Amino acid sequence: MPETEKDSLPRILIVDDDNEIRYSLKRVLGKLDAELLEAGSGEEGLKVAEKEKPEVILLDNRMGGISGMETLQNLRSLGGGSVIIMMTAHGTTQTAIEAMKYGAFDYLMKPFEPEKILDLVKKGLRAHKDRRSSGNYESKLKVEDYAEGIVGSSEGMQLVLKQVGQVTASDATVMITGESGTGKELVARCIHDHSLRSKKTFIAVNCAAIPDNLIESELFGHEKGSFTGATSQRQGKFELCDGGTLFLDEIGDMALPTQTKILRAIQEGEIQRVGGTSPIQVNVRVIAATNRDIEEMVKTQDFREDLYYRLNVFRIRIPPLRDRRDDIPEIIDYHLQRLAKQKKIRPRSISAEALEVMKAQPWNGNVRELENVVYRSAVVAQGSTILVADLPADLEGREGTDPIAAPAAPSRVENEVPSTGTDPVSQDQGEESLFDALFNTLVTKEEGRLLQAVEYAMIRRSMDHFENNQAKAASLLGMSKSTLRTRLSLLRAEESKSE
Ligand SMILES: Nc1ncnc2c1ncn2[C@@H]1O[C@H](COP(=O)(O)OP(=O)(O)OP(=O)(O)O)[C@@H](O)[C@H]1O
Repeated sequence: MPETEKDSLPRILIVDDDNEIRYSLKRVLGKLDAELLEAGSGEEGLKVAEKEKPEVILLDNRMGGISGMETLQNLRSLGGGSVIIMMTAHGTTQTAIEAMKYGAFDYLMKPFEPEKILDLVKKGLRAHKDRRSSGNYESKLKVEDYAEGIVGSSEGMQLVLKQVGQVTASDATVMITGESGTGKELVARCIHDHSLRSKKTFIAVNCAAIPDNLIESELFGHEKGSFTGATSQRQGKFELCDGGTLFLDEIGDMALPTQTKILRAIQEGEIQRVGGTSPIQVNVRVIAATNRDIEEMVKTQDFREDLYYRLNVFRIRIPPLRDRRDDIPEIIDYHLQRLAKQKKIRPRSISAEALEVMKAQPWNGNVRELENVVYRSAVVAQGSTILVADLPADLEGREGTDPIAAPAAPSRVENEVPSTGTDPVSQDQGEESLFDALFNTLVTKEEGRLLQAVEYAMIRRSMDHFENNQAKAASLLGMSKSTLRTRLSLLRAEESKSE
């Protein structure tokens, strides 16, 4: 290619320590009219970027030497204006938020789909052009630590996390919408924790939980004697939150006169206590949330249009859990680890069958409901794994899916949750079909240890059934107490190995 033609082509730099990935990315990107550069480490990537000033950089997150995230920060401080696309093996909350917060343009999860890479790189090239013509190279960002808590690799949740990363750098008002229990408050806290206000207060107010006649005093405070019961002067949440972030949950439930005052507080940075005469200056970032159709409320004039526009500067829509079922295993795992760490429960995993039942639920109460079911099941479970029999009996499709867990489970499950009476053992189910089902379930899963798996399950259930009375359990199982004790210690050793 002649030198001048080469010079006019946009440059794309691929930074990855895996030769094969660089090779396949080059093949995909070869379709573009661009010069392809490569680097096998973060250090080398920085040198090439400084010298060549590529328009777009594809940057792997996990590399030997300096990590992708460190490279990203260093690239930003070089200030070359390259559009950076991070590549990650696993999409975690941290990577998503960090990448966007440190100014990545976007990020891709492996394994890559060629079409997606091409699309994104084309978008990146266009964005670079736009940035250059507007002179808008983003400012450098500061390194901070990260709070965890939001789990989800689904596309929907990753978009939410990217938006969190984008909005943390600014002080803009944010509106979060989503059904109840989808994690609106969690997202609001996360924005606060990553923002410049993180050292100041975060206050959450559930507007729906406060009666109309008290909401104004709650938010703006009151002067002594301003109404019956106002026996002393009191600061409201806006004042208490000065310098910080105020999360107004269920904003759609707020009466119109209060909406007017909220608008003034956001617009003018000014509030007035109930019964007060002089305005008080406040500097508060408002994040609002609602599970109602706020646009419809604006149309029906139940929500002030001007306040809507003021709040809706940046919109984050959290999808319901049923639309991101891929997140369910991760969320269960996250909450199990969290509860185990707090020593509240023992199980650290969930069986494949129980997970299938969980994944199939409608989850109308979203993550809150899922978290609750995980907790209830974990409390009931005896071993290190949650089985179908440990799930609340009212879950759809719970009955009959885990024959190994079913026979001795009812007593325990019934103690914990109201039984629907649909346990396999209480149904008119012949012995043959029960054992057939058991065999069919285990034939592929327990290859080489089928008898042991059945024995261990029966021992667990018998111990549970007799509330750990070894004599009674041994008698039912038809073994001596000392054999039972030996088996129990083997079983426990195996359980703790799998933890
Ligand atoms: N992505 C997630 N990963 C892990 N836990 C989550 C996630 N989303 C929500 N949760 C958990 O679910 C529960 C409900 O979350 P949160 O209170 O933020 O929901 P919400 O949308 O604000 O609910 P509401 O509309 O009823 O106020 C919390 O305990 C939270 O920790």
